[in-house]
Amino acid sequence: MVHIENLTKKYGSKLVLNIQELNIPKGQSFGLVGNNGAGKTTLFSLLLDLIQPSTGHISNNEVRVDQSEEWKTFTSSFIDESFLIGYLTPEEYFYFIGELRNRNKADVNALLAQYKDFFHGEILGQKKYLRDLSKGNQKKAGIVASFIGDPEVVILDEPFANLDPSTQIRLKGIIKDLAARQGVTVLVSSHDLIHVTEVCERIVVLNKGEVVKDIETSTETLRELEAYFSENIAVAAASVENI
Ligand SMILES: Nc1ncnc2c1ncn2[C@@H]1O[C@H](COP(=O)(O)OP(=O)(O)OP(=O)(O)O)[C@@H](O)[C@H]1O
Repeated sequence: MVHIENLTKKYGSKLVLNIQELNIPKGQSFGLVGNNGAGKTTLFSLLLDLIQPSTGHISNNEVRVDQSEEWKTFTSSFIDESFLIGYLTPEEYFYFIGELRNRNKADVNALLAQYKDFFHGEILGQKKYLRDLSKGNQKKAGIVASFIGDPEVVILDEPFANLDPSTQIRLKGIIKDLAARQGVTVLVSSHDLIHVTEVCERIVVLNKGEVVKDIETSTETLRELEAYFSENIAVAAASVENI
């Protein structure tokens, strides 16, 4: 579904992303982890054509994302609150996204009804603008908005951050269901190794812009990731001592 080839991104002389090749098949729940600055958001921003690659390209369902707008009909995303429109209520925003994706109010209402538990009574009917919702509730609205229009690819940047534990648990179920039962390709970045190993069938670790691990999730994965990140701390501490 998603094909990445010879992809690099430089800011000035600093190389922040360097991926030779990466393929994400249709219906895969794909987790991206890495420390701060590893390049996760950069990769998602390139996937969404929000920034231009320095070299290489990304194809989404055979469509070069930097050459055509076609991928936008089957791809959606929530990266951060800049995706929201602060002066709209959640309902107004959902219907607006529905119009963009050729879904009428009834279609949108039917979808929203499926997320009643996830909203936990804090999103719909509140007569509040999106800008006045808490960070977590803004995130809930943005995530559900990304499901409008039956997208084939959903990209979520740190979806678990700022959510309360009950909502995190609900979200894990939602993401698993999207990939396993509905065949949606779901790309998720997270700093939470437990959530990402529970939800994703494949996990890629980025370090300084490079893929350093590409793991099919198993019962050993959480331990493997924890060992990797602990080792990273030891290496960083040793290099500080040597200065
Ligand atoms: N507009 C920019 N100009 C210069 N450098 C940038 C710019 N955007 C990102 N970077 C750099 O690119 C690198 C990768 O950043 P990115 O935001 O992709 O990391 P990340 O893995 O998402 O980090 P985090 O976990 O902190 O969100 C960082 O070193 C960051 O400082």
